[in-house]
Amino acid sequence: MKQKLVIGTRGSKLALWQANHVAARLREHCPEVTIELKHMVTTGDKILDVPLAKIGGKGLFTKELEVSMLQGDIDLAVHSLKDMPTELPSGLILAAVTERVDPGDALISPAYKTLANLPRNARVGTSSLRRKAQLLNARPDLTIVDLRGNLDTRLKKLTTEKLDAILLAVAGLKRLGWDQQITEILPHTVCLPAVGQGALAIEARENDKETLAMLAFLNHEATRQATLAERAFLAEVEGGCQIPIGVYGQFEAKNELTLNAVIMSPDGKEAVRDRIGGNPVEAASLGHTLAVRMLDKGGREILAKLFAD
Ligand SMILES: NCc1[nH]cc(CCC(=O)O)c1CC(=O)O
Repeated sequence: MKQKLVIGTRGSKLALWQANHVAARLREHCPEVTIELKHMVTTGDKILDVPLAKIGGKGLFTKELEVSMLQGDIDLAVHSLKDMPTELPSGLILAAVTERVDPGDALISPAYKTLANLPRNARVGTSSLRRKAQLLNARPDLTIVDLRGNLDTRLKKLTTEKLDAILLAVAGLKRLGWDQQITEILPHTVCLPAVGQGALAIEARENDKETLAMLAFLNHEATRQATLAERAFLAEVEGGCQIPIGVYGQFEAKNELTLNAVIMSPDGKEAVRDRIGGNPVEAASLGHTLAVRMLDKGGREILAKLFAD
């Protein structure tokens, strides 16, 4: 067994919480190993004034960490699975996917509390096309305001930008202990989560068998299978994370994995919804099959229009 593992992490509060959380679990599981954190800056951290949808590109928050890992400067990286591209650079793999808690999206509206209670034309902040489309689908009258930055910046903008509500992932808010600000958790019928939302991804070198063995205990198999299906869905629809799709895999029974998904136009006016169920050993093919079916049912036209803009 290795004597030391170096975890690469971004410097945001959420990234640090996630890296420290994994570091603590590793220290507890293998007390004789030294666990070090190495702070790094990614492109996604540097460009804070441009809407994410406009920057495009894959792996905005992961690339610099991955280069370091391939060079051997760090042994593993901890990411929100949601921020991981569907294809990893060659030589790197998902060593583990941690148990998913709270996959949903939260509304924070100190004045109005719930989506249903927001007044006509209320100003709602979100930087995610997925959230924007689903909000507009449910409430076409709302004004969506772009909201970038780390979680703390976004929470501050609720006041400084005079917003009536903002939408954030429940998981991120809980990790930072800010979940008491949540006024409503949106049901999946209104807002389906992003691929992998709520789970952590542990990335490591494919040939680093020793590290992989040391990380294996962090893996939660049901979450890995559910998110494998979600990621296969995303890979078939398109690689990036900035398209208006929501998808959520969950176990109905031990051997029954169900995927619910939506593909929407950014204005929320057009929507294709569908679901599929099957054996989790075929997780990837479930995701793939559902994606093909939804593309055929109108999803392809929606995405073609999106990329033409
Ligand atoms: N896009 C940034 C990001 N990446 C992961 C999370 C939250 C944690 C998670 O979804 O696992 C967030 C914040 C948010 O979307 O509100």
